[in-house]
Amino acid sequence: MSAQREMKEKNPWPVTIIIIVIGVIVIVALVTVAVLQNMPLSQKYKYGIVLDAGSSHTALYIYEWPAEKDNNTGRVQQTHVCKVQGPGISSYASEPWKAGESLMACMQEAQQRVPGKRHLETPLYLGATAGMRLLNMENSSASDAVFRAVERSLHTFPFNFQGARILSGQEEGAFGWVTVNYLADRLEQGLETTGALDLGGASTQISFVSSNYDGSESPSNSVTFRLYGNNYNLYTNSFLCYGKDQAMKLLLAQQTLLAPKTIVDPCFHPGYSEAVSYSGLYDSPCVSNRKPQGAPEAFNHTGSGNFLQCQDVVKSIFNFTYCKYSHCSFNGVFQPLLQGHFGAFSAYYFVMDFLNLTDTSIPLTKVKEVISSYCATPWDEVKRQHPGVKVKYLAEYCFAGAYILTLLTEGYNFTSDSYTQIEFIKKIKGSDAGWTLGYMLNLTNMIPAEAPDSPPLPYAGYVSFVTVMAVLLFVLVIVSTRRFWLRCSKRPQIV
Ligand SMILES: O=c1ccn([C@@H]2O[C@H](COP(=O)(O)OP(=O)(O)O)[C@@H](O)[C@H]2O)c(=O)[nH]1
Repeated sequence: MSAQREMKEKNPWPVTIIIIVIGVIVIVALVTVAVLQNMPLSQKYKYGIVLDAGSSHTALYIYEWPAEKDNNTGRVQQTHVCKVQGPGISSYASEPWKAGESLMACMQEAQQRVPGKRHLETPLYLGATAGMRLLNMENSSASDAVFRAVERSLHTFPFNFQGARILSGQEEGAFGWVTVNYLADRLEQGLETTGALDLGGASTQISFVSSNYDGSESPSNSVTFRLYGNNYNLYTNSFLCYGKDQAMKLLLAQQTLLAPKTIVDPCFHPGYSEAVSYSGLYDSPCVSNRKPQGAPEAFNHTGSGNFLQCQDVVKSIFNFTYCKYSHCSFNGVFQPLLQGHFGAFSAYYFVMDFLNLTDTSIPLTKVKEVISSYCATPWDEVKRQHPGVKVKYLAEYCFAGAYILTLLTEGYNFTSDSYTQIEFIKKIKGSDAGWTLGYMLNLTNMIPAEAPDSPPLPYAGYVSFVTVMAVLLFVLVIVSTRRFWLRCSKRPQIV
């Protein structure tokens, strides 16, 4: 019996399925390894603490940023703010140890908030502004004693304390500008920058970039930066004594010259009446040279609530006429032409927010009407209408509204058009507008002079690219080996 040869077609599917399964496993493994290898590391954060020792109060800010990405724009965020109880540190000139003590509660809070393993590496800064500038001018040994007391307190905490110092007005203005533009992501993207208007208790700052200003006229107002590969020539000026509280002292001092015993102040509400001691009014170098001869112990401060008259008195604390430059703001200070948008923060915001005037599309005539109506409201009624607001602030918002309007329009020369370019702000993306963030970014070198190199593809793009390439490779292998497998499957087999 002849052997029966049976021709059988070999079934190709088992082999094909095995190849596909192996191929899929290889692709999944390849993509997984690539993805894991390049995945951003689990977020670890670094921290920085800045104490803003202002004239009226001190605030502690904690900032946080991803440990791996120090240089990325907009990555540093404020995570916590603690308002120190009591007045600003300059008020403790006669009992400096209390200045140190006043910071303890907020510092203990910071110790709780910053993870323990980061304490030693967390930089801690204290920057003092115009309140301490004035105390230093008036009594430098008292200001030194206050600094020694706060340094002693801050050294007792486990942070990397970098010292306490007075910022110059120029630094205060420039760092406020850096903060606003950093938070709005304008620096890394090289966008047109936003100007910064800061109104504190003892000084006020204006900072902006103007194409009319190259620093040659009044070079003392120029600050140059190179940030993310762009050069900035910033105009900045700080007016000492033109913060909200010191300007009010200037105004009162002006009025006591005419009526030393009783002032009928148009910037205070009708029915307002308060005894004010002369020593309290003249304790600041802003006004001490104006003390009237043979002044009594105290004077009676009463209100008449007349906005138009208030504007006139407010104007009298400015000198709008003297100017040796091409353009001036006031008091003979150079200022280039205004340009672009402005962010107005600190007391600008507090006051305009209280008066419901943060919307700058409201015409200036209407703004005046609103302030005028607030000023004319009897003092008892004001207190009844706003039971939750500190009485000291309530009494001052009429003056403060008139002062802000005069400062912006007659001082800095904002017109009814350019006024609409101002935005009254408190926070940007959750972080307070103010000099503290810019100060820390500068001291920790967190804004590079040159634009950082960025990977050619973002992470998601990279993952998609690896996946597509792996699939393509697999298809190519299948196609190129297809003939071989077909040939194998068609070769006759002898069983
Ligand atoms: O709700 C508030 C908080 C503060 N202020 C005033 O705003 C000004 C600036 O306050 P800040 O503490 O920011 O200034 P600094 O003390 O830093 O100069 C001071 O005159 C405060 O009296 C205000 O009018 N309303």
